[in-house]
Amino acid sequence: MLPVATEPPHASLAAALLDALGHLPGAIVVDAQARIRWLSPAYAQLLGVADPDTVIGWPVEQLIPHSKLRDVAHSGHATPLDFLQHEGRDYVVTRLPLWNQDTPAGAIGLLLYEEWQTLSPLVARFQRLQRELDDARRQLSSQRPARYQLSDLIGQGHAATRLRQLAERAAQLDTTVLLQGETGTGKELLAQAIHHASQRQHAAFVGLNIAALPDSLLEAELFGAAPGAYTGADRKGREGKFQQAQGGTLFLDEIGDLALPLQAKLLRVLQEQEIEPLGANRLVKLDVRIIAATSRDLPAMVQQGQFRADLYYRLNILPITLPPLRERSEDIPLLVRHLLLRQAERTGLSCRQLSTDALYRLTTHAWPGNIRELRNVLEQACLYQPEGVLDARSLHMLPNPAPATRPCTPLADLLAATERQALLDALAACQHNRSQAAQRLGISRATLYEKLARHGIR
Ligand SMILES: Nc1ncnc2c1ncn2[C@@H]1O[C@H](COP(=O)(O)OP(=O)(O)OP(=O)(O)O)[C@@H](O)[C@H]1O
Repeated sequence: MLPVATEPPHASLAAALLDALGHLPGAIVVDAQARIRWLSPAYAQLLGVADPDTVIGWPVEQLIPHSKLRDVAHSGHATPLDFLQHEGRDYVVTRLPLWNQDTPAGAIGLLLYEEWQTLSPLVARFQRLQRELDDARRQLSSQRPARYQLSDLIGQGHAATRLRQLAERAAQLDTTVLLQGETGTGKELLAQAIHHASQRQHAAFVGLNIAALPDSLLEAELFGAAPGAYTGADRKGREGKFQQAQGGTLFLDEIGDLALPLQAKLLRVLQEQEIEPLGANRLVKLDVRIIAATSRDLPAMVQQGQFRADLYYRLNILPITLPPLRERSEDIPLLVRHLLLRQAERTGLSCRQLSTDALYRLTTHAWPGNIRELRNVLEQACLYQPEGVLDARSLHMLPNPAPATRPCTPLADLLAATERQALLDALAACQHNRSQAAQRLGISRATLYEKLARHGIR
């Protein structure tokens, strides 16, 4: 007689499968967002977790900081064979994606062997390669040159000239700099250029994008960790970004995204000029110049209690604000030329030309993504129109300018009205100081007087 099924077959199969996986040295299941959905008791024990249920729902990196399951869950690509080092022991692991019809729905990680001696030639080779990679990484980070120099800061307008002056000053002063500006305005470029022009130019420029890392990993990434300092820590410990930047410059991008507890720790480090790597019980003296950057409104965040006022003042020693591209549209023709030249160098093709109507279209767009968006638009335009002069049709990705609802105004009148408004704005901004207004407009005092007279402005 056939046994009577008390549960649907897939449920009993799943239970049997989990039971079988429980006999491996370790097994873990994560969902599409890489949150832990199941952890075998053996793996929990190995990771020092008393009750596997307590970690359900955690992002996997919170328990296993270097886990690659998130990549597998996102990409749907398996890693059939890999090695994992954990607290001085080596394991052979397999990572498989889980699918829901055609969509990656999670991943399963299996620790297959702890007794890997049968694989020892393979493991020895892996360990040697791993050592070589670690050494190469360390060398690279201490030698990494800043890619950009002050001469890469393109622009002749008032804002660009002022920016270059401030950057030169920052390079001479060796003090903490805070760069503020919308995304894509060139904060990282400016940070590298300052480093390159400073007395630290021969030491490392190390960058860290705070927004790109979960809080659980940031502390070790910034300050380093002693061997075995936390679950999953590298056997040899980890050198933090501060130590990698010794003698050089540390660029902390998106500083506004730093969680409050880490803000306190960063403030201490900046004040004391020394760090204590996680679990190390020893202090390391620092000689690092900090350049921080943010696209967020830090003073507002301070007011709302989201950013520590003391850290803000500690960082805001030499503030530099990068203007959005729409406020420096006079630089667009030069920037376009520069970006097309760079692109030609990269592709090995000849430099593309732009028609006047295309240039007009570029100077009237609002550029929420600033210079990065301009670079991407030019790249797309070249792909769309692979030959000849790029015209306005190649810029089809830009939203159409608002349709003209008013009757067409003669161009001369439009230009005169714009000029008149610019004169009034400049005078108002400079409390009617004509020398300053002329400087702001990038014209001589004599030209300003002549224009004021022409427009009947007294
Ligand atoms: N003045 C400039 N001259 C030439 N290229 C520039 C200039 N400013 C920015 N760029 C280019 O624009 C792109 C974006 O610059 P960058 O990454 O420095 O901006 P960012 O403000 O740091 O952006 P995010 O806030 O998103 O990190 C880069 O390709 C950079 O080379």
